[in-house]
Amino acid sequence: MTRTPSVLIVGAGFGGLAAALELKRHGHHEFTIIDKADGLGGVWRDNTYPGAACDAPSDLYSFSFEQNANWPKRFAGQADILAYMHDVAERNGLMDHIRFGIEVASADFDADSGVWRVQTSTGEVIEADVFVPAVGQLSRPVMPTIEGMASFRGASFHSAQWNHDVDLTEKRVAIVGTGASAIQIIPAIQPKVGSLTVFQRSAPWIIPKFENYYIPPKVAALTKLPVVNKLPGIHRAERLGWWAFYEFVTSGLEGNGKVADFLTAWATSHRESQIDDPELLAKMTPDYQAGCKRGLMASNYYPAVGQPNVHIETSHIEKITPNAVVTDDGVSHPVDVIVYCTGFAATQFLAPMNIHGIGGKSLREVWSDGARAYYGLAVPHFPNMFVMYGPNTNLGSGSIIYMHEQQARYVRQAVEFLKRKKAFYVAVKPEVEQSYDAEIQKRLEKTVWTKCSSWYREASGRVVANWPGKMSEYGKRTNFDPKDYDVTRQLAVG
Ligand SMILES: Cc1cc2nc3c(=O)[nH]c(=O)nc-3n(C[C@H](O)[C@H](O)[C@H](O)COP(=O)(O)OP(=O)(O)OC[C@H]3O[C@@H](n4cnc5c(N)ncnc54)[C@H](O)[C@@H]3O)c2cc1C
Repeated sequence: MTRTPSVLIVGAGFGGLAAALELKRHGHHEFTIIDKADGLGGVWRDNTYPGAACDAPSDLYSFSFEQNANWPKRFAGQADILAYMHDVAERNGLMDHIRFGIEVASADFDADSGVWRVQTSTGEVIEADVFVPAVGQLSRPVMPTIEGMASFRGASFHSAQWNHDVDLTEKRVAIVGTGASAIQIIPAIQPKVGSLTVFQRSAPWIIPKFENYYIPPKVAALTKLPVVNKLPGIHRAERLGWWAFYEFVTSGLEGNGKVADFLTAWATSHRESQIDDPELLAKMTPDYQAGCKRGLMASNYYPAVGQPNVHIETSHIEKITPNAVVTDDGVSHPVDVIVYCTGFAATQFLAPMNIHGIGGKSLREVWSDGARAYYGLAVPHFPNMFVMYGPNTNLGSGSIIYMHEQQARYVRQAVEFLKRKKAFYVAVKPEVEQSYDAEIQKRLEKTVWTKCSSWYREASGRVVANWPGKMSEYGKRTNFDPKDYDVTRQLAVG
């Protein structure tokens, strides 16, 4: 008897595609991807706001085995990344495996039959041996709770749900928040809007974005020649260069004082070189340690906020009226449109899905003090469940696609183990997960991320989003080892 485990992947973003590609490329075809949306792409399908682009250079922010010689920009925009994802999925025969418009409501492990039973929004029950939630850390937009929000008569929307029917030409626009999305939106819309009032709670740390000028112009011109651009070595070399850059930056976030000082000085000189007005400079100066919230990259943000039609408002928002945002200094700011750049429910991980493991154990209860998993992938008592981009696998600096690829390899190794050993299921040993978690939490305490509040942390202070080391360390360590698992070869019933 052979057992060919079936795999159900939830989510058709980069994570779900990474898992599917890894299985397919190694000859495993028994998998299905489902996504609640009507197309693939995940965050790159949803975030269509003006200026949406990657912060990681595209040669690094792409699959290592699917290098793209035709990125039109060093840091590709949303549409080009989405087109790349479609192209990779189509060329690798993934489209036949994907079902769209189906949302997973719950998943229950049945130890008697050794399968996951997944209940969908359409009332269907899908059974699979291996359950791979790949729902991302940033797929659930969060709106703030502000008095009077519902009374606003103009258009208002979240940055990840951009309303393209609203023409911003000459409008008075409010931007709430100054995180990663806001600093891309502001330079993109500033030239066309009438006025832009940016409500800032804390100023971000920003280093320059090397869009085009980090290599000498002659070399840059050379790399634009189609014949050179298509040489795989060019992209591998660029990928390697950026890789080294991000590993260097990470050592600053991990606690290397010299690197941290360098990054702080770099961001400070970038800010000071781009802002002349001392009042604006004071507003744009962060009041927390660099890197403890997500560090940003932009060369066009400070020039945009220095334009006469932009006002940075640092008083807190008190309420919203039918036609204005009112701050706690009593000033009413009349606006026509409000864009909420207020981020995502990052720390909630697999919510709102209800997931139950052996004996009906609820994942929500297991994670009530904060999500945790062995290498972000495996949770004791939840057999054959492997989470893509799970707890503590985000990066302060680097490419998440690299992390996806390591996780995908782990999933494939687990599937191959089940097949080879004719086993029904594997569950990570509680003591293995506990000692892993103790190790990473101890290391996380020494990092910059514990120095302020951010979406990397639970209300309790626990850092749940980020991996405490470099990408390379995660890559080396993340391999499926049967010794870490309790293996069930025989079912109790049948
Ligand atoms: C604007 C923006 C810019 C970013 N820039 C960078 C960057 O520069 N560098 C970087 O490394 N990372 C960046 N990220 C992080 C990004 O989240 C990851 O890089 C990566 O794209 C995540 O892919 P994913 O597949 O894990 O998750 P997602 O892309 O979030 O995909 C999850 C998918 O799961 C589906 N889904 C969710 N719940 C369910 C359900 N219950 N049932 C069915 N389907 C479901 C969703 O519809 C979605 O398609 C950015 C994120 C955003 C939002």
